[in-house]
Amino acid sequence: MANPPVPDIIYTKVDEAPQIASASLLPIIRHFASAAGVSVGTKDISLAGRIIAAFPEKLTAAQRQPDDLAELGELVKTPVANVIKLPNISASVPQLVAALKELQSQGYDIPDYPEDPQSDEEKAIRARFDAIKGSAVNPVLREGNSDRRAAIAVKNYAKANPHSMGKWSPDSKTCVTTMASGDFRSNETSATLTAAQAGAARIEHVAKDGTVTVLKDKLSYPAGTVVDATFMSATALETFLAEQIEASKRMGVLFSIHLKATMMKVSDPIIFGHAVRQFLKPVFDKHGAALAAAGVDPNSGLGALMDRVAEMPNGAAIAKDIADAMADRPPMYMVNSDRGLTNLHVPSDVIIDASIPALIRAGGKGYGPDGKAADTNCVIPDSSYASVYDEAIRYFKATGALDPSTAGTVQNVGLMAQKAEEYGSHPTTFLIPADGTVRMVLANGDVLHRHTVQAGDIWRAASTRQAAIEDWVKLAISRQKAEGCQAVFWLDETRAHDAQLIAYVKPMLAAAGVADKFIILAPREATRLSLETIRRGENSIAISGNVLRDYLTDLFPILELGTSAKMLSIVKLMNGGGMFETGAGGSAPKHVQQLVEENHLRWDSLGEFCALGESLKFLAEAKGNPKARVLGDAVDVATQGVLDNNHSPLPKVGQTDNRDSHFYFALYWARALAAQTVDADLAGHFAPVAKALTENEATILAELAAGQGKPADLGGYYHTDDAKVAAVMRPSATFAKIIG
Ligand SMILES: NC(=O)C1=CN([C@@H]2O[C@H](COP(=O)(O)OP(=O)(O)OC[C@H]3O[C@@H](n4cnc5c(N)ncnc54)[C@H](OP(=O)(O)O)[C@@H]3O)[C@@H](O)[C@H]2O)C=CC1
Ligand SMILES: O=C(O)CCC(=O)C(=O)O
Ligand SMILES: [Mg+2]
Repeated sequence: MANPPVPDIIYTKVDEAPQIASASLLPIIRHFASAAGVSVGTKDISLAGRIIAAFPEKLTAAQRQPDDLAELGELVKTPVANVIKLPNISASVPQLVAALKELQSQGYDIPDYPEDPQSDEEKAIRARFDAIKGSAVNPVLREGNSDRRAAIAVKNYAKANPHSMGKWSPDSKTCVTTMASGDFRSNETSATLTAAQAGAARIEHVAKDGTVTVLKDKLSYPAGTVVDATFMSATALETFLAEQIEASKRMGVLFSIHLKATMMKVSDPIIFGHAVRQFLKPVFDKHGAALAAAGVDPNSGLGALMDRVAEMPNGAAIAKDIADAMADRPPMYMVNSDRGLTNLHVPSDVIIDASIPALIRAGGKGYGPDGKAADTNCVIPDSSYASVYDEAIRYFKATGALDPSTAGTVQNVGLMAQKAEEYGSHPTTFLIPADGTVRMVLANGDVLHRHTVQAGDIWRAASTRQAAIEDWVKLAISRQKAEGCQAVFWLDETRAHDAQLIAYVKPMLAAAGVADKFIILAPREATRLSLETIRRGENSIAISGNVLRDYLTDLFPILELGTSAKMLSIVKLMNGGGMFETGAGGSAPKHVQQLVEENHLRWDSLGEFCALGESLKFLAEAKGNPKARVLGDAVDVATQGVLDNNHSPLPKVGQTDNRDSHFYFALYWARALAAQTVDADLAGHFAPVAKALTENEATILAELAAGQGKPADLGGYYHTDDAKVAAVMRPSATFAKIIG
């Protein structure tokens, strides 16, 4: 049987707030798109969906699901790809286990997560779960480099309606602390593979007695790939963390640690576990063996630890020792002080790209256990990128907060294609089992990298392909040409990896005759220059690697626009397709909590609106469908209408919420289509829709508001009940009738 045709646009099914918002928005999109003959399909890349797809054996036929992520991973390598990608959960172990338990409670016969796999069968199950863990979706789909910026309408709106910014005081004690040695930055080595070195590679551990263990075989790198290797010394990390816990107490500031335990799914949970152990050192010194025997894994956080302790026979005594140890430590930066959730409870609750910008927006304040804002020591163990936040904090302390009503903008061109750099490194990251050396050996016998390591160190290799680098430089050249503004490569010539990239960048810029249009600066200097530039109301393009792409596309939008939800995020796929990410933020777990408690969804779909407009215009070009362009242009008018008329969601129950904003989006979209003169058919089709929506505005808003203030039942958290979610998100019969 022939494969069914690929829908014109694929809209992803995800998790948490964006997925709940889709229950309201997607029917609107489908209704409008169908008038232009545009089909919109979905692919399920949610955490629950991925778990179901990975364990079909004992499921009923009705429960089984195909592996949509794998299909989508193939599609993005083809020119027909046109994907609207919403943010999905990159699961930490506690999230993965919670999603699994929910599925089991719904009657899905899926095995438990083996925390400490022993038998071959358990190891095989664990391997399947490990593939679902962490950032398992984005690296698969991102077959192109990243262009993230604020649309002009969005930036102008933010200037006219500046969000509130916390005040900075010159004597703020808030600071960034990072390791001076022994970290990934300090130990990095990097090389670009010659033709003779291309091909297979393997990573080996050589123990002190000469025993060789292959850590990873069958790697394969084409010529021109930049391959890095480095390690984090466990001893240096422990010493550093112990010092910072003491220093925070001495300085009278909150202790906080900022990692990316989701995307750096092998290294960062281990670093997080070290922080848990150091913070509770007296407890681990006294009860370490008992805790280990009870299956406590500090990498899963204090929350999971406390749950285990509660089940232990001497749990009460250990819990008291934990409370005593905490009382003797500096106060901790809290995720939720009302619920007693600390920075160390769950590894995925504090994610550096979102956490530090929010703290900077607040004038350098975090929330302490007493629920009060306080100065904070922001501990970022690896020093590769800590200088960006350190410089930003120093700059704001000296000069005061940024004024969003006059600030310019920093756009980003990010190198991320083909699992570029650290964010593609999890299959080649290892917790070192014993003292010795780790080496990367190439097919021609060359030892490309070699490090002397100790048991407990975290060793990793990352690679960046020539085709991805060249595509990124070309994207930077075309974006600079389009904007005509300052453009800075955030590369540090003294860092091993960056030096290899600079060797690509400089000749390409020279060959294109545009070397004078670009500056190359190390992250600290680039941060300072970019902040000074936007303070003057001017613009800059940050051309960065993958990690800084992630960090900067939250940092600058959060300062300039108040949120990264409103970003335009385009991934021009290297084989000709398009992927349009919705905003630069995540899935906002606390928004779901609020919806469940009081039926108010504060999720802002502006990122979805922006992505939809781009996707339709891309479709018009790719498939020669002029109606899709009319639809896409009208999306831009509608998005502007939602902004200009202040119909974006607000935080409190009773205020405008996500559903209301979708109504106005549909209203303005229909009006723009009815008013345009390019396509008479579409104008004729949407004139009655616009009229009906206009006439029924008051009725629809009343129907949307009817259930607010009361709890909402979604039938699950990770695996919700579609009918229940639809009932919550589409409560207006009048609206539903008009848009079909
Ligand atoms: N592209 C992707 O797939 C991404 C996925 N993630 C995943 O998202 C989850 C949460 O990550 P986290 O680091 O907490 O970051 P989030 O961006 O989800 O949340 C941080 C805060 O940003 C604000 N926010 C983000 N998006 C929106 C939006 N559309 N509308 C309104 N407010 C928004 C909310 O703040 P407030 O309401 O207080 O203003 C929210 O509490 C994790 O599972 C992570 O793995 C994270 C980043 C990207
Ligand atoms: O894939 C992830 O875990 C998060 C991605 C992210 O934060 C980003 O791309 O901005
Ligand atoms: Mg991010």
